Amino acid sequence: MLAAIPMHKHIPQPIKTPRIRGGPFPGCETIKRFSDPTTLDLYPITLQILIFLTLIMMAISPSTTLTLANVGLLIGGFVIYQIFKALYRVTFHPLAKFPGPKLAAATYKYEFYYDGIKGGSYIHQIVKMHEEYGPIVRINPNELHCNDPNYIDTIYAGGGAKRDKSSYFVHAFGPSVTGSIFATPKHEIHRRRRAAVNRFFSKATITKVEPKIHDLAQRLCNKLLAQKAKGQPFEVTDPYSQFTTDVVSSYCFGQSHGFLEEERIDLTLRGALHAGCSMLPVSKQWPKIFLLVDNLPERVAKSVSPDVATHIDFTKGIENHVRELKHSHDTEKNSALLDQRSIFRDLLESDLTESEKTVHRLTGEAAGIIGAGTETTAWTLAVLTLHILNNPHILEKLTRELKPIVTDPTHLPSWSDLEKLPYLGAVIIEGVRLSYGVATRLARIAPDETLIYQGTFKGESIEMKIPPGTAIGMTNVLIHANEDIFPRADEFLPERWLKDDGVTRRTDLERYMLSFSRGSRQCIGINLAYCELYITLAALVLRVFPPMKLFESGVEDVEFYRDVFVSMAKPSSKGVRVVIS
Ligand code: HEM
Repeated sequence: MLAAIPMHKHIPQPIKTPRIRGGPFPGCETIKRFSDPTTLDLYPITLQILIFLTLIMMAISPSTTLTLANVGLLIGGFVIYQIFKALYRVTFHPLAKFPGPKLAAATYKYEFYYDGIKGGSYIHQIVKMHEEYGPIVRINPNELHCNDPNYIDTIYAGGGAKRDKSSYFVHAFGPSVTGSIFATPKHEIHRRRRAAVNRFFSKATITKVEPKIHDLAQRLCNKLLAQKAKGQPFEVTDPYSQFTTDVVSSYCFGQSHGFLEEERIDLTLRGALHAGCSMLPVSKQWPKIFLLVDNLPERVAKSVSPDVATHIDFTKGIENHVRELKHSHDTEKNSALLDQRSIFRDLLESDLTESEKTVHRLTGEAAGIIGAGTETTAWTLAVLTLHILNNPHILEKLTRELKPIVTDPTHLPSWSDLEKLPYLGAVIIEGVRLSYGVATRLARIAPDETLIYQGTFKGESIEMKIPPGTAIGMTNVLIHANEDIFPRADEFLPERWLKDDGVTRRTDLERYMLSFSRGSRQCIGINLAYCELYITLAALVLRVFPPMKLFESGVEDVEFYRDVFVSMAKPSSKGVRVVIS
């Protein structure tokens, strides 16, 4: 049995309190079925709303003028409502018997305090909770968190098992991605939407357009090498992000955005995506904030920052493209546009209903893909760059492995040939492990299945019955830091992925890799991401890394420090800075 609680040197040490709260939870299975945990609060809320409305009526009925007493009554009503809600959540709520701090169970503001006010640090608090309460803890009124790697396949089930996403999580991303597969809570709708584009992301389809990825990888190398003339250090994630955005836009939308063609090396969507991610703790609590944000006049929104302006222009470009394509499709005009391969063409030609083919939904799908597929891959390349430049023996070994199959580094072998190189593969998967992709907790809901958890905590066996409709998730940062699975977990050790013969891949470890998540909601872009990583890393190793040096950057600049949806290094970090000499 693997230990459920990892020790990570950057995660605060546990509170050593030898007690188990909770234990077996008889009674959970008898609990009413709910389709979404955010509805778990509904029936007491109905009662409380009635009390609240009565108080309002009392407040306004004697006279319509707003007196101090009326205001007092209103505030009193609101406070009583909140107290009732909190009391219900810690007493009769279906998750009331699950272990965890009472405050976390009583209010979402506990989570907000750590993620919103203390900047993405709830994960550190969650580690302490696991230390104190066990492998499954209640982290907010309607959500459990699990830290047992043995439970991955149950939470992130595939096959026929139904897994919803919670609307609490999904609504935080706002209306711009509504309708995308990423932001679809219901299992059945998600399955239909995903089936319409699955083929588009298959290995076979990607192989057909591989030359485009080779071309963009070479352009990236040319741009990086051209920085030599400037002699200035630069942050390397920016050009990587230009590359990944160009790949995703050309692969998925039929036209490359052309960021790599820009003179500037730092013109990217990163700033806007990070700004959106930093807003998540707030929009999770108050999703209505989007009514304000999304209705800002374009001129005002653009004046907020150049990053936001770049993002608005980018999204507008996609929206116009989708509109034009849909018009061509509906009127059967402009066949040249329709001949162009893109995810939109596949969606328009799929047997999805017309309501699934609106410009709004298709643009939302595009926004979801950009959000999910650009920063993740760019960050993995940055993490790989840091560790490879920091460890010359790794660069040497990679070069030795690549040279026999590469005659001209500007014309690389195919992805499938590169995939056969064991050490290159080991380096890439180790980079994926330590870059985390989505570093936040990702909950799934089994809508009509009671999940049984069996494990141990402090030497005692425990069994828990997780009621249908409960959101339960894991955080890959903790699983990837589990020393039982990945000894010396915070070190970049590609060899851990190879057997003693140095060439055979340790596939047994792959089931603990959660960077792409698992099961029915696993990253749809996993093949595209790996294709980008293999081709680009090979090109970088042979062309760019030899003259590239780290500039005042170290391991701490890529280490997980806080959860801003993606992994964020310590606040003082200036990113992965390099110089070409
Ligand atoms: C290293 C690169 C990448 C990593 C680590 C990564 C990671 C992830 C993870 C963890 C999820 C699950 C999110 C959740 O449960 O809420 C996800 C979903 C998704 N990813 Fe990726 N991703 C990467 C690259 C890409 C690329 C290149 C694309 C597309 C071009 C992409 C498109 C998507 C989409 C559309 C989803 C939603 C899938 C669904 O809900 O069915 N990702 N990704």
